[in-house]
Amino acid sequence: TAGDTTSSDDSTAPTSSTAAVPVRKRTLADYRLGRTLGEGSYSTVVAGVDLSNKRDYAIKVLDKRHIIREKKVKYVNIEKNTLYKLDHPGVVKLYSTFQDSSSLYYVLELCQNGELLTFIKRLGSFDENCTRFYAAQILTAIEYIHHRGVIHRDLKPENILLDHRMYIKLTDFGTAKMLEPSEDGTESDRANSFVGTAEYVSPELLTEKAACKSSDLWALGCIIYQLLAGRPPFKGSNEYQTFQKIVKLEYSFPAGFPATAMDLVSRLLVHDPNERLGANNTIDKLKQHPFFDGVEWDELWTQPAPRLMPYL
Ligand SMILES: C[C@@H](Nc1nc2c(c3cc(-c4cn[nH]c4)ccc13)C(=O)N=C/C2=C\CC1CC1)C(C)(C)C
Repeated sequence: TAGDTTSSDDSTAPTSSTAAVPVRKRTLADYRLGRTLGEGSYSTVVAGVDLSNKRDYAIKVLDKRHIIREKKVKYVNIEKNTLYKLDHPGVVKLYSTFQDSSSLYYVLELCQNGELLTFIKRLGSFDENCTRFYAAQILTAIEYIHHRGVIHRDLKPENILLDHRMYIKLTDFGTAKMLEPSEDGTESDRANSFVGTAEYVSPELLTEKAACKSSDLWALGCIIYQLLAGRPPFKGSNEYQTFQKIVKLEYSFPAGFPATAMDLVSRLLVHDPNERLGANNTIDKLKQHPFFDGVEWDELWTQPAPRLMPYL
C-alpha cells in the first residue's frame, strides 16, 4: 500500500487520540530499501518500506561528505525546512529525517507514477483536456507555495511527479528560495544566485541572476507549451544556444497548437516578470484565462485525473 498518501498523519507522529508516546527517531534499520527511483545532483531517491507499518515511502539519501565538499549544506537545510513547512496535496510530503555516519535520510511521500516527463515522452504530447487538468493542478500548487513565501526556481517535468491517483506532486526543493517575510511583496522580492535548468530558466535569472515568484510562472508557460507540443519552447543544441533563445524570446508555436493555449502561453512567456499573467500575487487572473474555462477549481484535488490522451 502507498505511504500516507491520503492523510497528512504519519506513523511516526503521535495522533491526538493516543497518549503522547515518545516518538522514537527512525533509523535505516526501520526500512527495507528497494530500487533506485531517481538520481539528483546531490542525492539519490530509493523506494523504501517501513517495516513497522508495511507502508511504502521514497527515501532520499544524501552523502554528507559530498554535500560538505560541494558547500551545499545551506541548500540541504533550505529543502528540509521548506518541505516540513509545506502542506498541500500538490507538494511531496516529508515525514521524517535521520542520519548515520555517512548519509542524511529524508523519508518522503512515494509518487508511484514517477516523473511527468516520462508520460510526455511516452504519449508524445497531452491533449487539451489533460493539459488543462495538469496545468491547473501545477498552477494551484504554485499558488500555494508562493502564498507560503516559497519560490521553487527549478520547475520542470522531471521534478513534477505523479502519485498513484495520477495527481501531480512538486518535488526537489533543494534550489527553492524562502522569501524572508520582509522580502515578500516589497521591491526586494528577488532571490539571488542559483540558475535553474536551461530550458525552463526565466530571462531575469539569466540577466539579473535574480528569481522572483514570477519566475515559476515563466516555467509554467514552458511546461504548458511542452504538454501540448511534446517539446519545450526554448531548446538549443546546447545550453548557451538555449539561453540565447530565451533572452531573445525566440520561440514559435507548431501548427495546430490550440488558440486559447497559445494566448495563455504568450502571456506567460513575457520578458518583464511583472507583465506575466498572474504576476505580483494576481494568480486569480491566471485562473480566469479562457484556457481554464470549465476547470472546477474546488474539485481539482478530489475529481479523478483524466485518462491521458495524446494531442494528435
Ligand atoms: C526529482 C527527484 N526524483 C524523484 N524524487 C522523488 C520521488 C521519485 C519517484 C520516482 C518514481 C516512482 N516510481 N517510478 C519512479 C522517480 C523519481 C523521483 C518520489 O517518489 N518521492 C519523492 C521524491 C523527491 C522528494 C524531493 C525532496 C527531494 C530527483 C531526480 C531529484 C531524484
